[in-house]
Amino acid sequence: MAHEGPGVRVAALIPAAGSGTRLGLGPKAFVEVAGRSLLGRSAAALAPHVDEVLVALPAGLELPADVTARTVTGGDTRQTSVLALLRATDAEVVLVHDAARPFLPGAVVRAVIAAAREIGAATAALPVADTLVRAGPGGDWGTLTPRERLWAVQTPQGFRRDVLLAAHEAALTDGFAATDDAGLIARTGGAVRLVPGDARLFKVTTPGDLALAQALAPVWDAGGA
Ligand SMILES: Nc1ccn([C@@H]2O[C@H](COP(=O)(O)OP(=O)(O)OP(=O)(O)O)[C@@H](O)[C@H]2O)c(=O)n1
Ligand SMILES: C[C@](O)(CO)[C@H](O)COP(=O)(O)O
Repeated sequence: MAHEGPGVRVAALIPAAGSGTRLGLGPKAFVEVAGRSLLGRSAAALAPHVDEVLVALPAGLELPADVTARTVTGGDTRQTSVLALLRATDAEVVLVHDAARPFLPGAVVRAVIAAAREIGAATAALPVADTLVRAGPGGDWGTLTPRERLWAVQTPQGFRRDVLLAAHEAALTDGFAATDDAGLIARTGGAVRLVPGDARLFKVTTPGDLALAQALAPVWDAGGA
């Protein structure tokens, strides 16, 4: 059963306040791939599907020239940046998407919004395809981990805003830190729908990821990816 009617307002919330330590090129959302910032690419992919776009920026920085959005100042962690974004909108449904995932297919956005409207919380994710092992204390092969039913979580993640805000405020009260927003919902016992994501939705985290993004961008921009 749908929670919301057809006229529900949807906001895209983009945490873009990270420092990009692992990439090493300064604030990562501003890094350009084939002439467009990572943030610009993410915002442009979301904008056609939502009523407004909000971006959390590092303190003292303004939006890159290729982005139009309302802004808030982010926090010291992704979690506090998302909380600042949540407090800045009254949309009924929110889509949280990393600025650092620039190749976002419209079909994934639509599927996450539909699932969030249906059950209140959803995330893009991909079934794990590699063999998984937990390293031993010395860093060598430790324990084989069955990959059956294991998914790698991506963004966008979609939520009823009231549900996600309550989960964030409970986490703040408890001093609980999660690496994503769906994890905060699961912590409170809420259901989260796994929506098939996309291999092209990888997060630009390391220099190797940036090289992949630079290779993919011309094909993506030409509509051929
Ligand atoms: N204090 C923070 C930290 C992260 N993010 C955002 O959360 C997303 C995912 O974070 P990540 O890829 O880890 O980015 P960084 O924190 O910038 O990277 P690093 O950990 O290498 O410094 C990014 O869009 C990033 O800008 C944020 O808004 N506020
Ligand atoms: C939200 C996320 O992208 C889902 O995979 C991920 O948890 C972010 O992790 P990071 O260490 O903040 O990049």
